[in-house]
This record gives sequence, C-alpha cells and structure tokens, in this order.
Amino acid sequence: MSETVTTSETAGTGGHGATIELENLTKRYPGSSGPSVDNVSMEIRAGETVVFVGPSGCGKSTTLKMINRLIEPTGGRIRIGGEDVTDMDPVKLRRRIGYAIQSSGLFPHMTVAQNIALVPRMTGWPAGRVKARVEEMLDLVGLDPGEFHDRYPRQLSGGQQQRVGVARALAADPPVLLMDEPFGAVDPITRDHLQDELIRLQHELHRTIVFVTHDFDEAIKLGDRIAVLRERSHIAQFDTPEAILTNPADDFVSGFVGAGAALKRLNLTRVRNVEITDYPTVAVDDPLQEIFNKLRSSGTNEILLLDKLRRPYKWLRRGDLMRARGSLARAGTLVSDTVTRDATLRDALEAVLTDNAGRVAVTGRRGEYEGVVDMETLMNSVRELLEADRLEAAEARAELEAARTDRTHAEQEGDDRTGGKSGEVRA
Ligand SMILES: Nc1ncnc2c1ncn2[C@@H]1O[C@H](COP(=O)(O)OP(=O)(O)OP(=O)(O)O)[C@@H](O)[C@H]1O
Repeated sequence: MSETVTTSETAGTGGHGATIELENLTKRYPGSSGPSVDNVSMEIRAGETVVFVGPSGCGKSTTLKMINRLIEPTGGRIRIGGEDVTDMDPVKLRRRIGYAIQSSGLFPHMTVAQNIALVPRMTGWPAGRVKARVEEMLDLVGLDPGEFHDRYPRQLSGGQQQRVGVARALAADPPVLLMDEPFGAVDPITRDHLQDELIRLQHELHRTIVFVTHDFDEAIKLGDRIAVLRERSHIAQFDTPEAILTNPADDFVSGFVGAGAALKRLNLTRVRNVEITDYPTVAVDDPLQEIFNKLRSSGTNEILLLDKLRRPYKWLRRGDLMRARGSLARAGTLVSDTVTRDATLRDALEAVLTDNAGRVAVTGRRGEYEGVVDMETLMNSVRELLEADRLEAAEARAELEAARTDRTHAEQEGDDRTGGKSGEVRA
C-alpha cells in the first residue's frame, strides 16, 4: 500500500500512520427519511489522533464505521494513505485497519493470546512471528505476558479486557486504528489509566487514530484535533483542543464545551510537564528501625512505603510508626490513587483532592514508583495556565475589536471596496 505522509513530524520517524481522506461521505439508511451522515469531507493527517465528539445520534459511529466499511457508504469516497478504498474488498481492508470497541469485542472461547493472534494469523504471518508479536503486544499494553497469555476474557477485569482489545487491534501493525467509545464501559479511574496508556502507546507508535466519544473531556485529553459534530455528522468545528476551548466557532460548540473551560484546560497539561519531586521511600522488607531512621533524617513528616514490586503501597507518618509495635501490617494509610506521567493535571488534582493529603505518587508503566507531585506545584501550574488563557482571550478580543472598527470606518466612508474589506475582516 502506498502511503502519503503529509506531516513533517511523521516523515522519516519510523511512524506508520496513513492519511485518511473523507470526501462527501454520505450514509442514508434504508427506510430513513434523510441521510444519517450527510456529505462529510475531512482530511486526517498521518500519525495524528482525531476525536469525533458530538451529541448522541449525530452520526459519529456511522462515520467511523464507514472508514473500515463495516457500514457501506451510500455516497462519497474514502482514501487511506492516498489509495481509494471505497470499492476495495472490505475484508482485506479491515485487516489493515485496527478496530477497538466499547465491550472490547474479544471472543470469549479464545484465550487472550489467541484473540491477539487472530488477525496476524489470518493475514498469513508465520507462526513464530505471531507468537513473538503476541508477547510484544501484551507487554505494550502493560499486561505481563506470563500471567495473561492463557487466560480467557471472563478471567479479566473490564480494564484488562479493554487493554487486550487494544492489543488485538494493533497486532497486525495497521497504520490506522479506529476506536469507537472504547473506554465507555469502564469505571472512571480505570478509564483515566487507559487513556494515559493510549497516549503513551501513541507516543511510541504514531498511528493514525480516529476515536469516537461523547465525553468532551476525553476528547480534549486524547485528541491532537477534535471534530465537533452536529446532526448528520456536519462538522461544527475541526481544530486543536486549545483552539476549540479558547475560540469556540459558535453557540453549538460553546454549548458542547460547557461550563468551566478554564478547568478543562487542565486536561491539556500532563504530569510530565510539571515538576515531579523525589520523595523518601522505604520497602516493605526494610527493618522497622531503618524505616524509622529514614523518616527521621528525611525532614518530611511522612514516608512512602513501596511493595515488593516497588509500587506505592502506604503513606507512613511518624505516629503510625510509633503505633506499629513491630509490624507494619496495620500501620499507615493505603495509597488510594496514583497517576502516570501521561495523566493530565486534572487527574492529578483529583487524586490529590481525593487523597486529602496534598500529594499524589507518580508511577511508571508497571505501577512502579517514580516520584510525587504536590498540591503547590499543581496550583502554580493552574495559575500559569489561567493567566495565559486570560492574555490570549484579551488578545483575541482586541483583534476582533480592531477588525470591527476597520469595518465600521470603511462602511462610514461609503468606500466601494467595503464588501471586499469586510470580507477580509471576517476571514
Ligand atoms: N442500522 C441503522 N438503521 C437505521 N438508522 C440507523 C442505523 N444505525 C444508526 N442509525 C441512525 O443514524 C443516526 C446516527 O447514528 P450513530 O450511531 O452513527 O450516531 P452516534 O453519534 O454514534 O450516536 P451515539 O453517541 O448515541 O452512539 C441515528 O439517528 C441513528 O438512529
């Protein structure tokens, strides 16, 4: 397949995304009075994540499923990597496009490994390569191959099933990944973690991802660009999250952005962008006296206890140790929430507030301790973000004002060129 790479970032970086072009794409379901998707045209760049967001029934899923032809368009063209795929064999097409859905879509009678191996096997990969790929994919989505390889989907949590679903969608190395509300059915904390994982994956893989959600916060967090869709998949605005938050195109988009745009901005900054501090830690196997000494010499009134896999386990304060009487079994406060470096400041803030102690532990891809972010760092970042927003909004207002004044002058002067001028001003 020939691939057209349109963005300089993806060219030559080993990224394998492909462009997706939709041209006047239309779907009219039999028996419906009008089209459900009406003449949609858009270009999605190679290696970017585009999120379709919009109210229920506006045609997000139908548009997405036309890209891999699970739904056949009634009009228009689809090009992937520059190649017109509108009429190609849909089964062949689907082997080149990963697809992840809400219920994970795993086959219940197949093991995790068999599920992941499915498409590479159908595509005719040699057995050895398929086997290696399964291990690689499990590792990629943060599941220990030794532990999960032979399990059946029913033996997994909802979040683990979604991870396997993503591993399966990516197994045959497709340039394009379509995701239809993949995290819609899991609890909010698991959803946050799955979103973080997807961001990390995308940093490594540079696929072209089209992601459907009706959760605007999720769209802000994941999208390089967001397409806000209204009825019949008409595009209300297609732009970066920053642009949509600071300059919504019309009332429909503003309504969708909703209240608290400033707080939503917190979704655009990652934990990796703020200062992560090192914190005194001890391990569960350390002798109590050593833990005590470390806490005393640390200058903090708290220390973080890590479990055998170096994952944050408990916060221990001085008083906890006094009461421990030789055993840490019941001492301290269990760590209730952690964030990764890909989490947003909003996630971190939520975790800090939930934990009620002014800090949250940052962990790596297997949950191992990496550092701590505290309330003060978060508050400073929030202040900076809000200040930047205020400046930007003031600039946009000033520009608008200047444009309006220009137009009024031109009109007052009865200038022949008024039409042309106001056209320029509006543009
Ligand atoms: N098989 C079908 N036959 C007839 N109409 C359909 C069919 N599938 C979807 N529709 C209609 O097409 C429109 C768009 O549906 P679609 O599922 O694409 O919307 P959506 O934006 O993904 O909605 P949601 O967020 O609720 O999943 C809706 O009005 C729906 O009723």
